[in-house]
Amino acid sequence: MKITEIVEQTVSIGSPIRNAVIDFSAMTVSAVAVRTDHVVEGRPLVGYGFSSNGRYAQGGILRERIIPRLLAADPDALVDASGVLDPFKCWDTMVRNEKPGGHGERSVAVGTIDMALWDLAAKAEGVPLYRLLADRYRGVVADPAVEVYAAGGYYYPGEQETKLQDELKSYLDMGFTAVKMKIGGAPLKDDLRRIEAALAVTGGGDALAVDANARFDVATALAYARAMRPYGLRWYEEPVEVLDFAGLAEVAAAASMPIATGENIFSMVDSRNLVRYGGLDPAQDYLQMDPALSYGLVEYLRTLDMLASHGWSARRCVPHGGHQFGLHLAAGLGLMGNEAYPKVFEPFGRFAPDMTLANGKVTLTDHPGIGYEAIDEIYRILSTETLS
Ligand SMILES: O=C([O-])CC(=O)C(=O)O
Ligand SMILES: [Mg+2]
Repeated sequence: MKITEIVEQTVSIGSPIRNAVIDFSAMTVSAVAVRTDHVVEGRPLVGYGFSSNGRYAQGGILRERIIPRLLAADPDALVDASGVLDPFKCWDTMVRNEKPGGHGERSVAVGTIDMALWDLAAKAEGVPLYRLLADRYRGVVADPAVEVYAAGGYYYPGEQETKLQDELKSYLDMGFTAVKMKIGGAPLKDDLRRIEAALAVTGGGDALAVDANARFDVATALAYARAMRPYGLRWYEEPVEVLDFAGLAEVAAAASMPIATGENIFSMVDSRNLVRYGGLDPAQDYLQMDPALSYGLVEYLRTLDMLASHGWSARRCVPHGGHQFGLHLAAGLGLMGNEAYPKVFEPFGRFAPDMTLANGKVTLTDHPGIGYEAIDEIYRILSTETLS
């Protein structure tokens, strides 16, 4: 199998919503197609990927560094023993001549191509990605029924609490049993009113997570933790600045509710610092590193090994990003579950029409690869017709 072409485009996922820190009016993703000369059922295989949500498209880094390195490499140096493109060998090529540390958003560019390479690897075997992962890696039994929660509850222009309630109720009606909403974009007293309105819909704190998107200083994070204590919430996400591990440790020690974080941690070594110094508890807290944002599944497998050596089970991992790739990782690597975006960041959060959602679990089907072909609204964007 040889790469014949890698096509990359920027796609808008802009919308009027905002979290505590950014609005999404100009949000974009990078979509890629890795085309090959490997013919299956009369057609050359193509792998598809996109850059998750939240860090904008990475076209510059893709076009100037990552894609040219792959295209310039000796094709024989990029394949495994069976002749199929090897995501690990491709990874080494993609990061050649990149200095350690810093990371910036090149990790997003690498993660985007990595997603397409895993799509290809599974398609070459004619199996859904989660089956390939379960067979090759962490020795878990594949479980296509993945626990998901509905992330939404953003701040909208002119928002009313009834609108928030209607949104969260619609998620429960779809079959989700847990939802997440934003905090930190309004004064504490207003956020408490919003949380109480949400609790009136969920019926209990264990079905409601809150996400501050790293907005708070430690004092504010602690004030929110104190005020939210009576609610028994599912988790308190990204309370403080992403790399302020000492600050996070202070909040985690005082919060008396689970902490969730990691969506803006982009490498195995930064994740190691998080679990070394962030004061998190492997018995109750959650890790949300998103492989598409953080150097791909090749790096995520290293992260899972590192976590295990620090006493963290993969069952504490719930990746950010609400994408199909995350669902396959959860199903094939024994993660606790995955985020879902039923109504935001359209269309990339969609499930395939033949996937069933009930009692908080969505069930993957047996489409080869990641299965973007089965979701019309996504495939129209990713497919070779629009990517030219
Ligand atoms: O608002 C965002 O950037 C998305 C986010 O934090 C999440 O999905 O947890
Ligand atoms: Mg978040």
